[in-house]
Amino acid sequence: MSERVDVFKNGRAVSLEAVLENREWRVAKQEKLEATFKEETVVAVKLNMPGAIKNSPAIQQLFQAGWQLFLAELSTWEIRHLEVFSKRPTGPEGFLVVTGDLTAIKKKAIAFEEQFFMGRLFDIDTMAKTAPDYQLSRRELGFAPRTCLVCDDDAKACAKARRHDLAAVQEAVNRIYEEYFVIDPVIPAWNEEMVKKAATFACLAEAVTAPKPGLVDPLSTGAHADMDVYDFIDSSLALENYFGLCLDAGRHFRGSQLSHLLTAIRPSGRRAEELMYLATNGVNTHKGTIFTLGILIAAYGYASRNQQSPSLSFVQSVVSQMTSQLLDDELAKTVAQADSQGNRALTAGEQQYRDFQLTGVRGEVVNGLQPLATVGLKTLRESRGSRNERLLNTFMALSGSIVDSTLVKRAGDPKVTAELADWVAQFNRLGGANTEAGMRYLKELDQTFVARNLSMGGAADYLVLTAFLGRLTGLL
Ligand SMILES: CC(C)(COP(=O)(O)OP(=O)(O)OC[C@H]1O[C@@H](n2cnc3c(N)ncnc32)[C@H](O[C@H]2O[C@H](COP(=O)(O)OP(=O)(O)OP(=O)(O)O)[C@@H](O)[C@H]2O)[C@@H]1O)[C@@H](O)C(=O)NCCC(=O)NCCS
Ligand SMILES: Nc1ncnc2[nH]cnc12
Repeated sequence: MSERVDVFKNGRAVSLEAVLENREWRVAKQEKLEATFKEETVVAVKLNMPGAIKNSPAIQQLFQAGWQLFLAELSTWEIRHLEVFSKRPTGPEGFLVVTGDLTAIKKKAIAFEEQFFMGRLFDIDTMAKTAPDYQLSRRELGFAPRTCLVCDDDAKACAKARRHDLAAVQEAVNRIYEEYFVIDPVIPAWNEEMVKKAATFACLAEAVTAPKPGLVDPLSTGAHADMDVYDFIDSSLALENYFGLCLDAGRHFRGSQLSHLLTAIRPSGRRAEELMYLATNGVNTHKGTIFTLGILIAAYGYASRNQQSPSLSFVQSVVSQMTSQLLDDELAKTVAQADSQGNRALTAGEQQYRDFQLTGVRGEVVNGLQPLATVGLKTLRESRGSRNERLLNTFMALSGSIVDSTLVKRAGDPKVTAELADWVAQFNRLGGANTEAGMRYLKELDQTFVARNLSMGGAADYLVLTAFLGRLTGLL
C-alpha cells in the first residue's frame, strides 16, 4: 500500500489575524481593480482550506490545476488583467479582469466549482460595480448551495453546527487531492487548442530541460552531431497540426474496434514524419514522439469524447487496445518476412526484437505506456524545485524504468540498461537535480554518453509524454 498523501505537509500554520488581514488585502485589491476597470467584471479565485495551514507545495499544485482550467473556461471572453499569488501564506489566490457580462461569468464560475473534480475546494467571487445584478446568489442562478466536503449536506449548515472536526475535513481534502492526482489521475476534457498547445509545450519543455546526458539541450548537443536545440524547436512547431488531427480522430471515432483508431491516425503519422524531416533538413528529432504522443493524444481524445474527464488508466487502456496487434501481428510478421526475403534493412526496433526479443516502443504502447503513471507523473508530482529540476528528476527516473531502443542501438548491447540503472541510482544518491552534486553528475554523465555515442531518445520521448499529461492535469 503506498504512503497516504498529506496535502498540508510542509505547510506553515497562519494565525486568525493573518487570515483577517489577508481578507482586507483581498477586498482592497478587488476594489482597486473595480475602480480601474469600471466596465469590466472582476473575478477573485481562492481555495477553501480548512485549518491553519493554508498553503503548501501540494496546495499550490491543486490551485494551479484549477486555475489553468478556469482560465481556459473563460477563453471566449477577453481577459484584460491577470494576477496570481500562489505563495501567499494564507493560500494561493488569483485575480482576473474580464470583459463580459457579470451573470454569464458568475454562472461559468459556479459551473466550474460544481464540475471540476477539485472544484469543491475553490471559491470564486465575481463582481462588477456597475452591474445591476451585483448581488445575484447561487440559488437565484439556479444552482444548489455548496455542499460539505465530508457529508455532502449544506456546507454552511455543517460549518455553523461544527458537525465535523478539523481532522475529518482535512482528510476529505487529502482524499480529493489523491483521487485527482495520485490514485488514478483525472485528466480534464480540454479543447483542441489547449491540447495542441500542451503537446507543443511538452516537446519544447523536453528540449530545453538541461543537462540531459547524451541528448540535445541548450547546453549541449550530446551525442547528436547532426542536430541542435533549434532543430527541436522547428520540429516541435511542425508537429502542432498533427497533434490536433490525432485528437480529432479520437474524439470522432465511432467504431467498436479501437485498433481501427490506430489505422485512422497512421497516414497523419507518416505525413508528420515527412514534415519533421522537412523542418529539420532530414534529421530524426521526433520519430518516436510522433508515434507515442500521437497515439496517446488519440486515446485521450477518444476517452474524453462527450466532454468526459477520463482517468489516466482508462486512457492507458485505450492506448493498449489501439495497439494490441502491433507485436504479434505486425512486428513478428515484418521481421520474419524481411528475414526470409531480405528485401529491406530492419529498423533498430525490429533488429532488437529479432536478436534480443526486446519489444521497444511498440511494447511500451501495447502495455499502455505504464511508466507514465508509475514513474513519470509520480516523480513530477513529488519533485520539488524549479521546473527544470523537476523535469530532470522525472527524466532520470523514467530512463531507469524502460528499455530504451535508442540506447540499446547506440550501445549495441542490451546490457547497457543495467549500466544505466547504476547511473540513475548514483544520481539519486547525490540528491538528484536539486543538489549541486546531482547537477554536476549529470554533466559528467553527458561526457560519458558523448564519448560512447550513447543517447536516450526513448526516455526523452517518455519525458515529452509526461510533460504533456503534466500540463493537462496542472502539474506543470
Ligand atoms: C513504430 C515506429 C516507432 C518505428 O520504429 P522502429 O522500428 O524504428 O522502433 P524502435 O527503434 O523501437 O523505436 C523508435 C523510436 O521510439 C523511441 N523509443 C525507443 N525506445 C523507446 C521506449 N522504450 N519507449 C518510448 N519510446 C522509445 C525512440 O525515439 C527517439 O529517439 C530517436 C532519436 O534516435 P537517434 O538514434 O538519434 O536517431 P536515428 O535517426 O534513429 O539514428 P542515428 O542516425 O542518429 O543514429 C527520435 O526519433 C526520438 O523520438 C526510437 O528511435 C514508427 O516510427 C513507425 O511505425 N513509423 C511509421 C509511420 C507511423 O505509423 N507513424 C506513427 C503513426 S501514429
Ligand atoms: N532532446 C533530444 N535529444 C535527442 N533525441 C531526442 N529525441 C527526443 N528528444 C530528444
